[in-house]
Amino acid sequence: MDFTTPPIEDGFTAEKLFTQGFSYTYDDVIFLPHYIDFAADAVDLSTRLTRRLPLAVPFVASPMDTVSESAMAAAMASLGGIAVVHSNVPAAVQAAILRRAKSRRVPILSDPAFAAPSAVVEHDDAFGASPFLLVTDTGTSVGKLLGYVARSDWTNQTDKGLRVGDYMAPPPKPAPWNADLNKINEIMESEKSGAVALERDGEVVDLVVREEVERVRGYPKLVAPATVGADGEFMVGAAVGTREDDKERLEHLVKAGLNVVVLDSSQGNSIYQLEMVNYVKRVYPELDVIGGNVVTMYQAENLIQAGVDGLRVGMGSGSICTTQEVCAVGRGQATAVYNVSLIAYKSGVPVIADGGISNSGHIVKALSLGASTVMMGSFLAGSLEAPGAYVYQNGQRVKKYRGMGSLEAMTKGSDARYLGDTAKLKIAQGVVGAVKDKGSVLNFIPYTLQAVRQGFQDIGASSLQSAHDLLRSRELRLEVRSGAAQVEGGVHGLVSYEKKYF
Ligand SMILES: NC(=O)C1=CN([C@@H]2O[C@H](COP(=O)(O)OP(=O)(O)OC[C@H]3O[C@@H](n4cnc5c(N)ncnc54)[C@H](O)[C@@H]3O)[C@@H](O)[C@H]2O)C=CC1
Ligand SMILES: O=c1[nH]c(=O)c2[nH+]cn([C@@H]3O[C@H](COP(=O)(O)O)[C@@H](O)[C@H]3O)c2[nH]1
Ligand SMILES: [K+]
Repeated sequence: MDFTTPPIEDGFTAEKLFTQGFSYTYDDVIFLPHYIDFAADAVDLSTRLTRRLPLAVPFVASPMDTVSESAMAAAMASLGGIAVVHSNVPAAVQAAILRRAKSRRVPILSDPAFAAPSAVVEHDDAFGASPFLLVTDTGTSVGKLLGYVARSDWTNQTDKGLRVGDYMAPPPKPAPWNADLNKINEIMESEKSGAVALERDGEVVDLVVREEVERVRGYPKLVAPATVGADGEFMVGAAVGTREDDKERLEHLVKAGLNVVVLDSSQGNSIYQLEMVNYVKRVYPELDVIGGNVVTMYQAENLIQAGVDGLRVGMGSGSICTTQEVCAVGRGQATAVYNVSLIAYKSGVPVIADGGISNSGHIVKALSLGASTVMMGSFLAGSLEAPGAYVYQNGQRVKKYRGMGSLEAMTKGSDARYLGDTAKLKIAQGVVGAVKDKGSVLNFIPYTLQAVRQGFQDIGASSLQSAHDLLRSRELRLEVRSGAAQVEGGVHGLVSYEKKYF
């Protein structure tokens, strides 16, 4: 490693800045521009999530019940990133969420309900949240597809006493489960059909309609390769806790095709987590395990010694987090990412900068300070792919977003795990809130990536590896921004303005 300094000294090295006794976060610091000798489009952001899991795009969706379920997992994988499915549901449900995301190769999911042709549907409950009822000979997903009923067709059906077999539409043309958008489009064109049925090994996976194909084709064209395993399925991660029953949960998840497990805790340096890391490494040697959360070198070192393949960094930095207020523990996220990355790098363990990302500049900072990926909750929670429906709040279209340590989330499912079975006093470490409608991640993630590439170009980093090299060779220069400098760095002095990023 070359530790020579650049010819003209200006600004500070990260090493100097982060050892002054201050806890800094992304907004506190600013990078000095360097030298550009490549195009922004040429910046390569490919990375690793863990020791053995490469990603084309350094973005990870948080294991939270208002962020990561099937639709988010399929979308993030199709973009070249990944999602970690939350564990605030029974193990079988979490495994089913995982399976659903991995059962197709397009970020289109309708989560269809099934019925036999003899079924009589008197209430729209039979559709669940799906726009379709798929009619098979068995009435389940395993069987021969005989036809389908769109929710609107059912609504328009005046005689609700009829059997669905009497008014269903004919079965759409089949397509293999792993057909991509082009292939699906081709089948629709050649068959002059408005829908195709994805099928796999005698099982009906889903119904894909033309409007959905057109919607997705209208987003920026994906250039990064999707996150796909050797079996051709999207890669998906999942969170588990560190209690005895989490071992059984993990077994369900592994059977469902889990690609990476996250041990989900706010303070990962615990006897419980070290034991769980040992257990996972012993029982599932092929499965990469991400430990955390950590914010110090000591915490990180203990988990690295235990054998983790990735580290999740951040304590109290999340937008919904109240941990620092409630427990007086945590660290400014920029300082945490820099310090943990410093030690993790020596063992070849990639770092995930988790929480506190609210714009593309924060992503540039996290990655340039040593992280290999960023994990995001609030940044993704307002998307179409996040669980839950949009509602209107003060005239704004929003989606619910809540901390996994909020009273509401704890009461919903993680209660025993979060508080201990005998705990009587509930202390929340998170809040329930709402975030603005951001449209599809398939639309705004490509723009975000381009903004990150432009930041990398400014600091002279043509790849993530080169950003890390600049950090370690002390060529990356930064400074702390004063309060006034932060104001200056934002929009200021205008009577009114509209902020649009793309
Ligand atoms: N990143 C952050 O800053 C924070 C994140 N969160 C999120 O909230 C959720 C819950 O986090 P935590 O409360 O840290 O969950 P946790 O499950 O790690 O800890 C909850 C409590 O259970 C105890 N515990 C864990 N395993 C045990 C075992 N085997 N035997 C006995 N006791 C055991 C822990 O020591 C702790 O007191 C997670 O989704 C986490 O990501 C919560 C707070 C902060
Ligand atoms: O203190 C906390 N109380 C909570 O209830 C909570 N829920 C999630 N998390 C963590 O926040 C991260 C997401 O943060 P952002 O919304 O800023 O992306 C997530 O990835 C988690 O690390 C919590 N932290
Ligand atoms: K916070």
